[in-house]
Amino acid sequence: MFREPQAVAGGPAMRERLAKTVDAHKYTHGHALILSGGPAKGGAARLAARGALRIGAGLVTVGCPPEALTENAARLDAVMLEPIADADALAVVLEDKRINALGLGPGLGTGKREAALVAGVLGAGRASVLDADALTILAGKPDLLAALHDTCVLTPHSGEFGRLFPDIAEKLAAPAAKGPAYSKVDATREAAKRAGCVVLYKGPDTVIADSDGRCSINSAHYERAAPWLATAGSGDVLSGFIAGLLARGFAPMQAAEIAAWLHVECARRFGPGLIAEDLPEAVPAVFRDLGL
Ligand SMILES: NC(=O)C1=CN([C@@H]2O[C@H](COP(=O)(O)OP(=O)(O)OC[C@H]3O[C@@H](n4cnc5c(N)ncnc54)[C@H](O)[C@@H]3O)[C@@H](O)[C@H]2O)[C@@H](O)CC1
Ligand SMILES: Nc1ncnc2c1ncn2[C@@H]1O[C@H](COP(=O)(O)OP(=O)(O)O)[C@@H](O)[C@H]1O
Repeated sequence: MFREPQAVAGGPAMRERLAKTVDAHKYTHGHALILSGGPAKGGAARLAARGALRIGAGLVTVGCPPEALTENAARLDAVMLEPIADADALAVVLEDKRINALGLGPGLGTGKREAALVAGVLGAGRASVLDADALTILAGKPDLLAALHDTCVLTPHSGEFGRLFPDIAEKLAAPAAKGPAYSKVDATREAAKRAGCVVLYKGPDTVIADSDGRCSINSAHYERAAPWLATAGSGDVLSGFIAGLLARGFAPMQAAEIAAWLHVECARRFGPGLIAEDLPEAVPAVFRDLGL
């Protein structure tokens, strides 16, 4: 089944869900935990965390190695901070069942600690977005790939997609000998079916699919062109948007579709000169334009 994301994103049903009810409190809107890498590597996770908070998660915590606490404390205020040395420490933090969405990958690193964190996150079975280094860790690890579940969202760019699904990427890159050609829609649907979760394949034409074959395209072409999104860290913010929407209770497919749509809207609202930091700061204006 193929559907236009604009019919979902930007429509009255989305606006109604994104609005906050007057009698809610912060825990009503969920708690997202974003895992960070070590010292001097925390920028990407902080961008994601800021995105999660601006999109409306009630609470957002960055979990970082103890040696990166000082750096992160100097850079975070509304976003909370928790030392998470390793997978055991993560398990203790996740005893708090109010943490209902997890995000990891941006600036995470790809060593043993990080691979154990990916395993810990997947084992927790909570709504999770896996991006950047988490995808590199997943690539070629059948045990971790098998642990993906239907509340996971994978957000590869084409380099990461090629690492995760090399055979599918090869089919996509091959010149068509006869039509119809194998498309990015076909590739993303096949990847989502194999992974057993939502796959959001980034680019100016972002394709989002779930394991049941539902699929949509978030096009940033023509009047929705947003070339300023091709800037370091913009994908990290997108993963934070998804984590924030998961925390707010959106289903994974819907969270991915709405985040991708809002991401482009934020870039268009800010316009030329955009850097990743500007994306979360553009959310309030986009929400106001939507009448929230
Ligand atoms: N401010 C920050 O702290 C930032 C940190 N970042 C972190 O830096 C680490 C490496 O991220 P990279 O994205 O460079 O990943 P990788 O280094 O894993 O992959 C980049 C490689 O893939 C290739 N590639 C193919 N198609 C591509 C596409 N469509 N977009 C991007 N690269 C493509 C590139 O040519 C490049 O060689 C991640 O942990 C990431 O989160 C980046 O997100 C940038 C901003
Ligand atoms: N030319 C473009 N037009 C529209 N969106 C783009 C363009 N180039 C990149 N993007 C978007 O910007 C984001 C880049 O993410 P990513 O490649 O992961 O970068 P980073 O790792 O630096 O955050 C993705 O959401 C992608 O869809």
